[in-house]
Amino acid sequence: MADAYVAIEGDRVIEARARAPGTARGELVFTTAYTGYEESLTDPSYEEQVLTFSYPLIGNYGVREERFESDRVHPRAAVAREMTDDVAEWLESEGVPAVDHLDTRDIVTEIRDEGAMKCGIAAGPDVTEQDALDELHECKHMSDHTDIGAQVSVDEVTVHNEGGDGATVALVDCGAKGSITESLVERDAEVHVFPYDASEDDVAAIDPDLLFISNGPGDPENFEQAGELVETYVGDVPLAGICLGQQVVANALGGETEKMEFGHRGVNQPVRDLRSNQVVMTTQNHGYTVADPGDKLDVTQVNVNDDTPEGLENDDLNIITRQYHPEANPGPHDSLGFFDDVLGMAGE
Ligand SMILES: NC(=O)CC[C@H](N)C(=O)O
Repeated sequence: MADAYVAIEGDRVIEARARAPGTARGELVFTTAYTGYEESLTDPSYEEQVLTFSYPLIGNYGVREERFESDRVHPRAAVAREMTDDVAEWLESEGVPAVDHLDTRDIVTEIRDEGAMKCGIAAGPDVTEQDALDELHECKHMSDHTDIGAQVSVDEVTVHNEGGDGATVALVDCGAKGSITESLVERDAEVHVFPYDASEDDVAAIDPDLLFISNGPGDPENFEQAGELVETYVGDVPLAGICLGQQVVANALGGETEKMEFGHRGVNQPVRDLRSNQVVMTTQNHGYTVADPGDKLDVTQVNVNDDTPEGLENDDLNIITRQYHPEANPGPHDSLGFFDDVLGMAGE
């Protein structure tokens, strides 16, 4: 007998098995990644989402803290065909509901046909279908989480590799994955991680060689202050961005973003560089995209599957952004050179 329920738009309820108890709601999305569940479940970009794994077995190599991208689990709930005890116990200890023993192919097909959608989850011995439906009916659209940055950002500036020989980087934390800071520190940068709503004065105080806007959850239009920093510094300081960072930079420089049908989430998204014609495999996790880069940014890389912009650049203004995750945690290492390129703009 079912002891868990997933309610999706249209009030359809899918029966499942409870693996970690509780109720939750969020935007239902899927990732096709077959590895990297530790990184995905701790990626702040998944805040306010319910993550479905299309790969059928999740947890087969355990749970190791050194793989975590932040200090907590960010999806509101996790859905898998089969989840190991290691992962279930971890999610339970974090208070994040999890379910398995349901047809995840069905859920993925539904999302592909209808787009990312609201969902409600109820798991545990005492829950009912109605509990899942109640959660669904309380669920907000992603764009209505207008202060989502506050849920994921640092509260105050933290400095990594103080006194490092390399560039001084102002990293605006809109929900940054830890491995972005690590990738910069490995290259000798001194990284100052700023809250998502840092002011121009805060950033000016460190006289940065590079302004870097991180990845993060939700709608990029809800990160206005980061956009203002981009407007302030463009032309004076080199700019870099990853994922939400690319979207924020584009919006600030006269471009536009829009919501995709079901987004790109996985570890084998092919990207073509339009200058070298080289194709690289990338890790991705996004539901918005740059619809119009504006007139300051050139689209230099595109997704091979759907032609959406994967890289924006301006050689004169020293701007490089990527829609995918070059820090590659999890994922193929094809695009790690991004960090050398952006630090190169900063004079390293
Ligand atoms: N990984 C990210 O930075 C995600 C960016 C944005 N929240 C999106 O879904 O498109």
